[in-house]
Amino acid sequence: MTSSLTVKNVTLKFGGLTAVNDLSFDISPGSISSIIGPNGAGKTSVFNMITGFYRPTAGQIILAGNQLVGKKPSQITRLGMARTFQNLRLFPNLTVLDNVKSGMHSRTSQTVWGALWQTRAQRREETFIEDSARDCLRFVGIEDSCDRIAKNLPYGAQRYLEIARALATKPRVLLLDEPAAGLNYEEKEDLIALIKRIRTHYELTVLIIEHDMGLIKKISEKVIVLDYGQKIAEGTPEDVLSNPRVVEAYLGKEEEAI
Ligand SMILES: Nc1ncnc2c1ncn2[C@@H]1O[C@H](COP(=O)(O)OP(=O)(O)OP(=O)(O)O)[C@@H](O)[C@H]1O
Repeated sequence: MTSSLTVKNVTLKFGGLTAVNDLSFDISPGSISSIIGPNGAGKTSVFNMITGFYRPTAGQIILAGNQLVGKKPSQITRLGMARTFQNLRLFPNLTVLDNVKSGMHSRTSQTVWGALWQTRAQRREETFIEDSARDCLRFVGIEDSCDRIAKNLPYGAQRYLEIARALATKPRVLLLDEPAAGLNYEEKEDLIALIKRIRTHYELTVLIIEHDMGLIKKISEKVIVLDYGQKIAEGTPEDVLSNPRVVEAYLGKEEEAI
């Protein structure tokens, strides 16, 4: 089910540091949008506020009419938000299938007692969880690896596993934090195709943080650019990437790095 996401006048301070400054944007239902910006611009902080890991110092975040500020991450997951992380956060010693199932308990009534004392209804629920997890793994193309230990998968497959785990929570909005990091050209092309298929098949809204400009151009309908926690541009990839302020934000950082 697609859903809109609104970030309104959001500020995030860490002591004297303003990581995000009066940020507003709208993401329309069913769209694929990207947040870009130099290192430290505040991109991951935005994801952390949307998912309830950080509480904004000020502002509102609204998902399909629901105010997210003040809610716990688990409540926000139940409202339909799912994410992947910049640095993979899998359970490395669990199987691929168990990694996906672990993401699903937020939407089932399964408890520890239930798992031990299985009634027929609970067994039905367990079958449902397993079937849904396999569906997500099949969709991203790694169902054959179901029984492998997660840490033994090639890096690209581990990234797909994270996406499958996010999909298993049946989100309305999927947040992908640098999904192409560490992938080669062909793997990036496959990832672009997969994200497009996910949007259509699961009827999702997708928001991506990415540094790879090639991927951003190929996939985003809208790009939001942050620099020092502020939005400095918003628009189509072509408009934004030719915007002198955006070019300066990136080149300025490169000069600093030199
Ligand atoms: N938990 C925290 N405590 C203190 N400062 C933080 C915390 N999280 C982020 N920051 C600071 O907030 C600013 C924005 O960081 P953030 O990680 O959101 O940037 P980013 O755009 O995602 O960077 P990158 O592209 O390098 O991942 C940085 O100055 C960072 O040091």
